[in-house]
Amino acid sequence: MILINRHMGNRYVSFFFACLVFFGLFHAFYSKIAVFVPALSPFLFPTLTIFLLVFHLFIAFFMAMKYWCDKDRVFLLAIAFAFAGSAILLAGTMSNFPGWLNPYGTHRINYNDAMIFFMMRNIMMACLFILATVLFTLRHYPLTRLMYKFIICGIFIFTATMITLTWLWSSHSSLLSLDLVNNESRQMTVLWSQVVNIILIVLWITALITMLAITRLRNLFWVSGSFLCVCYVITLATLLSSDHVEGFAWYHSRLFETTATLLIIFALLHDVFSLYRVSHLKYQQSYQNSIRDALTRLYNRSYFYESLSHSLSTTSASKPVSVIVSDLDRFKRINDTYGHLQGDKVLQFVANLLMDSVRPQDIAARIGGEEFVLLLPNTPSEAAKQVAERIRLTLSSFDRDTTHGELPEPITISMGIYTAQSPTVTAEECVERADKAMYEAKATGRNRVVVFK
Ligand SMILES: Nc1nc2c(ncn2[C@@H]2O[C@H](COP(=O)(O)OP(=O)(O)OP(=O)(O)O)[C@@H](O)[C@H]2O)c(=O)[nH]1
Repeated sequence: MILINRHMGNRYVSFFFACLVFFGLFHAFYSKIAVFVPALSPFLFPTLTIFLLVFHLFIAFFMAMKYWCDKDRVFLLAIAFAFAGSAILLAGTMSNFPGWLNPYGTHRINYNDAMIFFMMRNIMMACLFILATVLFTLRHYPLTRLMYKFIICGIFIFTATMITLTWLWSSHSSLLSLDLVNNESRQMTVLWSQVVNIILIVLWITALITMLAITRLRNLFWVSGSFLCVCYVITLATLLSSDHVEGFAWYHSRLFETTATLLIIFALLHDVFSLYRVSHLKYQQSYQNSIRDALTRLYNRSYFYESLSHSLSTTSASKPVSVIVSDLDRFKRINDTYGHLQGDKVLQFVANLLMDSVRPQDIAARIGGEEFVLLLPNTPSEAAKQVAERIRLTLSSFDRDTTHGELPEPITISMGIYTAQSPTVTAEECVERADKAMYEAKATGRNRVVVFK
């Protein structure tokens, strides 16, 4: 318990230390480039806003798709709505910069509306982040369909209300009005600097504390989410120190937000990459399980027949395919004397020997209890016989001592070979003929190799 607490403590310390380093470096970098900002200012703010809009839209879609995968993790939907709502409000912000592509234009920027959109976006995102974090605690509780519908409707109504309120408060509607910036003097009002800004900072600090306490920075996604909260707190604190909307603080804050959003995108891409890696690995494992025999890890019967049919389709006299069917001699006695488990060990030993005795392009398979088969493409009968003889002699040379007990006593094997030289012969016929040769080996005294004539 103490160890876990210490580990978590270390995580928090590392997180805040990383934030400190990041913001320190960022501040130093920004101070260096700030001298160029006035020249770029007609473009910079709206351009960063467009970037942010695209990033937020991307995150919203990604989160919604992630939720769609299992429809269990409803907290993802709260995050999706936070970013989708933010993207809509960012589009609204852009409507207050009508001449951003034309720096010499006379279009007037509506700073007050841009500020209202900014305020509502922050309230909406912070609230949905807090909700998402609380919903995260419910991920292991089975929620009823009604509860799911209730939560989703609640999130939707909240987001829609925030967007509608923003529209009503902005100059698009004359029903309500809110003065955060004086559009003539471009000074921020007392309402902004002494009430709204402070409320927003408190909201983001609440979101940050909730996230840190509940998610305990368990993965990169929550680390980047917490980092975004810190970014908003610092952004708002920077704006607190500024009384003029065209000051550096405004650009500073947007650059901060864009960078923090990029970190979330990085976390999501990392997520996708890890998911791809895990699922690819699982696919590989299940594919291998579907083509291999569970006991010996040799290829199974169906894979062998499939490969043999494939090889036979290109067979010719100059490109013959050899099949070797092998059967352990008096294996029943091994089972009866030493038990089934020891019998299994013998099968595994023989399987390893077969695998080690053939080329990478050859196929060693187990097609029955103690019946093994080798598929040797591009191998004439004489070469196949040499392979079989080598395996037979090697196997018979082992005993209990040289195998550290894997073989309880020396074992022998009988082998039959058939070599196909034309594609007219089927896989079943090949095995049948090699099998016949193997039975001839059994009938003529076992522990020998017979080639089908
Ligand atoms: N341990 C173990 N035994 C198996 C497995 N599959 C089949 N067997 C056993 O393999 C033995 C096969 O014996 P048989 O084919 O009758 O003949 P044999 O004793 O090998 O004698 P010959 O083939 O005539 O030399 C049987 O006792 C089966 O129970 C398995 O997966 N594990």
